[in-house]
Amino acid sequence: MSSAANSQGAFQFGVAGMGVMGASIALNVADRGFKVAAWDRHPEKIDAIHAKHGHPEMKGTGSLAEFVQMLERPRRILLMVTAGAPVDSMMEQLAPLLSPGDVLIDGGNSWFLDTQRREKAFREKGLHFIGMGVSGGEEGARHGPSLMPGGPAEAYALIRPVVEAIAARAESGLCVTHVGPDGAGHFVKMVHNGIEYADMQLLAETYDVLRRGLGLSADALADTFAKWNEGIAESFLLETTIKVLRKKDSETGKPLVDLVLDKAGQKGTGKWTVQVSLDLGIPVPSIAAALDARNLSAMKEERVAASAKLPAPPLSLTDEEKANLVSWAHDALYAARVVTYAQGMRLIQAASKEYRWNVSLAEMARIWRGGCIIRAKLLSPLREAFTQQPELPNLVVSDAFAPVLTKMAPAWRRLVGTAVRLGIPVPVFTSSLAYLDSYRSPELPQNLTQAQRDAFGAHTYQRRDKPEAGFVHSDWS
Ligand SMILES: NC(=O)C1=CN([C@@H]2O[C@H](COP(=O)(O)OP(=O)(O)OC[C@H]3O[C@@H](n4cnc5c(N)ncnc54)[C@H](OP(=O)(O)O)[C@@H]3O)[C@@H](O)[C@H]2O)C=CC1
Ligand SMILES: O=C(CO)[C@H](O)[C@H](O)COP(=O)(O)O
Repeated sequence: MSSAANSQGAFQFGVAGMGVMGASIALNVADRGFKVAAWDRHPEKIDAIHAKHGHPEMKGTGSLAEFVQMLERPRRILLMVTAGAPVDSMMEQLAPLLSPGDVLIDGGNSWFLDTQRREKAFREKGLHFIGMGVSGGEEGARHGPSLMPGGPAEAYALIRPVVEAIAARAESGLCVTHVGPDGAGHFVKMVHNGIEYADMQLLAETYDVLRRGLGLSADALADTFAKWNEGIAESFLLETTIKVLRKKDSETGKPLVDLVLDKAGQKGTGKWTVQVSLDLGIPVPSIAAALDARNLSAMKEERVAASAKLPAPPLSLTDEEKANLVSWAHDALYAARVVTYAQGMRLIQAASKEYRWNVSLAEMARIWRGGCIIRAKLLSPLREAFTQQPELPNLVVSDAFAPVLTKMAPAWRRLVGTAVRLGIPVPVFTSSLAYLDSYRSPELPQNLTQAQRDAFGAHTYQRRDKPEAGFVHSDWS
């Protein structure tokens, strides 16, 4: 390890935790000319980073006390450790070593209520705490992530030169902004990941319908998606899908994707998004369906057993379907993606009101335009929509998207209809369409729901013809 001796107070930024993300961000900060102190509980990891990258602006130590002493004051430390108990443990160890006014940033995918609690605890000690969402994976962290910091404005001012230096640069500007106080940054990052789940599942469903329905190979699908990626559907996740579909297994020469077991993992941010949506009463059915799709995929053995008892319908397409399925899938993917982003933005809007964060949705769209996993062309009109109407109740009714959704809905319905007829599951296409249909329906059948509730449990209901009567009860016998 490079020696940290005689370097007291000489380092401008500290990174604690040299895992995938911590090491990449530390190198990114050092690339920008900041002197970086690195810490890890296994200091040999810092040696390995030095052996591979040998960055002159970065030095490391396995001693937390030495790490803190290496930093200039007020200290700026990024914690990049596993979310949950490790963050609390690190805070407990660091707090006695820090001085008033120092800033600790948690860059992991932490639960926003934990961030609120941690920010309060640090504030009471005279220390600053920032919960910062980081997106872009290893590559983004190394060369330009999208950053979503939440915490006290005066603490953000202290870290701003560093985060602005390392963030991605998009046509919309630097992909970082002060999201709001306490847990705002981590909330926004959580919703970002929820949208990520839904968008990934839409791509998986598109792949499945075209693969099973039309029998397209991985290469043919990659070619189709590559054409789409030159138009309005352009996105990082579509680009990643093309890359994945083109990869061949070195042992067998087969498309590697065909050898990957169809059981999806998850680390929890999608689940949190759905849990919070239930608490706030804001529907995010596309994200919930994507989460359930991962959960169902994990039941591999049960699915295999069920397939023997529940045969699928025959895979036969009409000539019209054969001729149009690709273009229906394109429009359905774009339109359903708009609806999933709309749900995520609506959830952020509701939480911002609930917690008084004053989050700018236009700014979130701006900082997601580069660096992050859900960066996509549609974020430009999305940003414009929220710039023109910051209190827009739902993106689907914006001037930018309502006409596009109306134009694309027929193709979307045809894609869903075909998939349903063939027995190919398309849960996010379906639930997103049902969301749109529900949202645009002046009449819903919940008059019956209310009547049922009153009939079996005297839960009362409101009359359309007598709104002034308030809640009433009837004898339904
Ligand atoms: N990977 C990604 O693409 C992204 C990850 N994130 C988030 O960033 C955070 C870090 O992720 P990532 O770098 O991928 O994870 P890694 O598993 O690569 O790194 C986690 C780091 O945390 C350290 N650590 C774990 N427990 C403790 C502890 N109790 N005390 C001290 N150090 C500890 C690990 O040390 P050790 O090796 O010794 O166990 C390791 O250095 C997570 O919250 C993750 O959700 C955010 C955006 C993208
Ligand atoms: O934060 C990220 C991107 O911004 C991670 O890549 C994402 O959390 C992966 O989540 P999961 O493992 O649940 O699919």
